[in-house]
Amino acid sequence: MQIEFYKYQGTGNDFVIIDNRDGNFDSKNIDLVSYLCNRRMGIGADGLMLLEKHKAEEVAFTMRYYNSDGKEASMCGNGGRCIAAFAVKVGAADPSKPFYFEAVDGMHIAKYNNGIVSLQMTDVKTIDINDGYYFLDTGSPHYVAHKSNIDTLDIVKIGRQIRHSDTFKPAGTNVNIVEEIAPDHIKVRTYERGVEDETYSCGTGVVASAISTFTKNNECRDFNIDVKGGRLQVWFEGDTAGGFKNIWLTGPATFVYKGNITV
Ligand SMILES: N[C@H](CCC[C@H](N)C(=O)O)C(=O)O
Repeated sequence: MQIEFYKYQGTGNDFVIIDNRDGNFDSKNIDLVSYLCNRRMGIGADGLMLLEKHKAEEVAFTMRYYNSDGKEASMCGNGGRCIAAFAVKVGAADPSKPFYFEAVDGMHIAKYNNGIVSLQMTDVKTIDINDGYYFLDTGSPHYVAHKSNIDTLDIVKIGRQIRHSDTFKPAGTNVNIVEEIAPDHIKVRTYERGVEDETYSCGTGVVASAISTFTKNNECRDFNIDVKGGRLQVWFEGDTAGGFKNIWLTGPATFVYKGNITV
């Protein structure tokens, strides 16, 4: 069987995207999804997304996200930005105005402008402040710690230990290490659950890192964020006591190539 796919990347977080509006993709097949994401035996990606029809006229599409382990997962911020760009490319969304799509964590608004996508993320009602780290859910669960000289750290070793620790069993967590460069400028490295490696960028992770930095410093709500794969912007409203809303993640969402694979 032939499967047509599109490869996208958002600041180095890369994805296989399949137009599944006809419903023909075998969406319960964990082995198929993990094969397609495999960087040696398949196409290679951090995750895979299906663009599917939505029952409501005013909603452009439904997004389904899978980690590269093949399992359907929680929300992917960079994936949301990339599937929004893909929807414009295949005519599933009108870029002349903001459009809605539904994902596992609810409805999102996307704005597309010449390869840059701004995505409204789900509200964050609470943030746990612990000894040496923050924990919050931005559509996916995130552990966030603030360190210096983070380029020297073994993120995979640190991330794997935390992700599999008893504290976060059984679901685990994504792990973000943040370095503060200026009040409105941070650098983030992320170990991603379900990829089980450091990724070049994690959208829900940089949102969690920005909100944690506000909680730590009570200063900025509008951040430039350096990640391995480039630069993202995050801004939001609210505060630690009342929760955070109107949270936006902005950055490039790039079409890499289109292909067919025989499975
Ligand atoms: N690996 C994450 C989902 C993808 C998050 C990341 N790729 C993003 O851009 O938000 C998890 O299982 O919680």
